[in-house]
Amino acid sequence: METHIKVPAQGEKITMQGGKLSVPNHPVIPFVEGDGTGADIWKASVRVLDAAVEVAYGGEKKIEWMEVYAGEKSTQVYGAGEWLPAETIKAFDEYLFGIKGPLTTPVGTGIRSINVALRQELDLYACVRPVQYFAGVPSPVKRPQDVDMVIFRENTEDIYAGIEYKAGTPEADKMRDFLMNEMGVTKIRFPNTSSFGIKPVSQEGTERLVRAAIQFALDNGRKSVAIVHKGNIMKFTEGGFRDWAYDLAKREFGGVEIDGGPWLQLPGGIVIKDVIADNFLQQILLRPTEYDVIATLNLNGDYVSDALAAQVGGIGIAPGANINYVSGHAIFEATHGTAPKYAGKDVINPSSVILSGEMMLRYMGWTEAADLILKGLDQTIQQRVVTYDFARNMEGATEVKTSQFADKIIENMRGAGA
Ligand SMILES: NC(=O)C1=CN([C@@H]2O[C@H](COP(=O)(O)OP(=O)(O)OC[C@H]3O[C@@H](n4cnc5c(N)ncnc54)[C@H](OP(=O)(O)O)[C@@H]3O)[C@@H](O)[C@H]2O)C=CC1
Ligand SMILES: O=C(O)CCC(=O)C(=O)O
Ligand SMILES: [Mg+2]
Repeated sequence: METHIKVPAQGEKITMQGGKLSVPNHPVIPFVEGDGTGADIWKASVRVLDAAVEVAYGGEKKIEWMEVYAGEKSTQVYGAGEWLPAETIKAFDEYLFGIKGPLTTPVGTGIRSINVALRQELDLYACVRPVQYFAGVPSPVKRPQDVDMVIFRENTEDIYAGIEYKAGTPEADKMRDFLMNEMGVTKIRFPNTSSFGIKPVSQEGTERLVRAAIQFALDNGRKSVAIVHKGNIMKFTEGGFRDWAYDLAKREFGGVEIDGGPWLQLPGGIVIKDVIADNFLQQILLRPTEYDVIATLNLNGDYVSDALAAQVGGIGIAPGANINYVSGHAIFEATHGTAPKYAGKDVINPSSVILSGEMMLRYMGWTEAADLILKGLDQTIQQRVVTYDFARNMEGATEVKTSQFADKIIENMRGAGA
């Protein structure tokens, strides 16, 4: 395959050495612009990230960006059908880190998700999505400031494994016959018109995700880790997730049962608890202070991320990271999708990608630059200079374009950093 990636003339790779990240002063970091609104958001976000690094380190540190391709832009650059070129995966693999915009996935037909494929190819098993409130952001709840949670969503298993058979195909017929004839299944209500999906959930997959969530809680002085599952119905997959999580917390973190269990307390005081997913969705609205770090399966995590984001103002301000804590690989990306109706209009809120960049800088140890971004964003919102999504519910707002919002954050950072 022809190479389309231009490696920057300067810069070095981020590496993992002895289990620790080694970040040079001029790291090369691959990025994917993304489909739909991705280009508008990336153009604004990269300026904010670069300005934060420049203000924080006065030129001593600088990110050397390297564009790699996936999604629609990839099919334009590499040719039809090339949605996720091998050299893109290789670049993310070699350079360890990456940041990406959203990529389109058609519903019910066509290609499978490129976002999910990247997570699986690089084994980025933890999807980490912090949900925090920025003062002044319009919210549908009375006390959005009570929401301060970090979601750890299992990122490689569950029904996202993509093992599905469409009704009416020979594969679905074979699956149906296997289930009915060899497994003695009698409960398929309409066997001849059913599609089938398989939900693999493993002990290893559960343990590495829950380990990351508990370690995060310990490292960041959090109060509890809630295991969110639907184990009353899906006993061996979601119920297995819960049981393996509790077992791990006892075995590796010294968890002791509270009042005969199943809740546990770790030596430092962190509580490990579990909650059934539907109840969790009402509790985060009614009693958000009861929840802190969340460990959950892939599909639950997808739903919960958007629901919680809404409580603090919407997915326009919901960042995320896909991480393999063992290999060091990490791809940072917003929680939201391509929002295609706003593509090319320079109106969308870039905060989710900016905050994903903030997570990346913090993970790199560039905390001064990360802090500047938080300050700049916070100030901009306090000044009520916001994009359409916040402006529509904010009194006295000045509605600005994506690019102008980035300008204002940079202006505030430069003031804050001077
Ligand atoms: N990781 C990824 O790359 C993801 C990709 N996708 C893909 O994106 C495509 C579109 O998905 P869809 O379900 O419509 O969800 P989207 O997240 O793209 O958009 C849904 C709605 O959320 C609001 N929204 C989204 N992003 C922003 C933003 N940056 N600022 C302000 N508001 C925002 C808009 O609301 P309003 O209309 O009220 O203004 C928008 O119409 C699909 O192909 C899907 O598969 C989805 C999620 C993640
Ligand atoms: O891959 C996609 O298109 C959607 C993914 C998604 O919704 C998510 O990761 O939150
Ligand atoms: Mg989602």
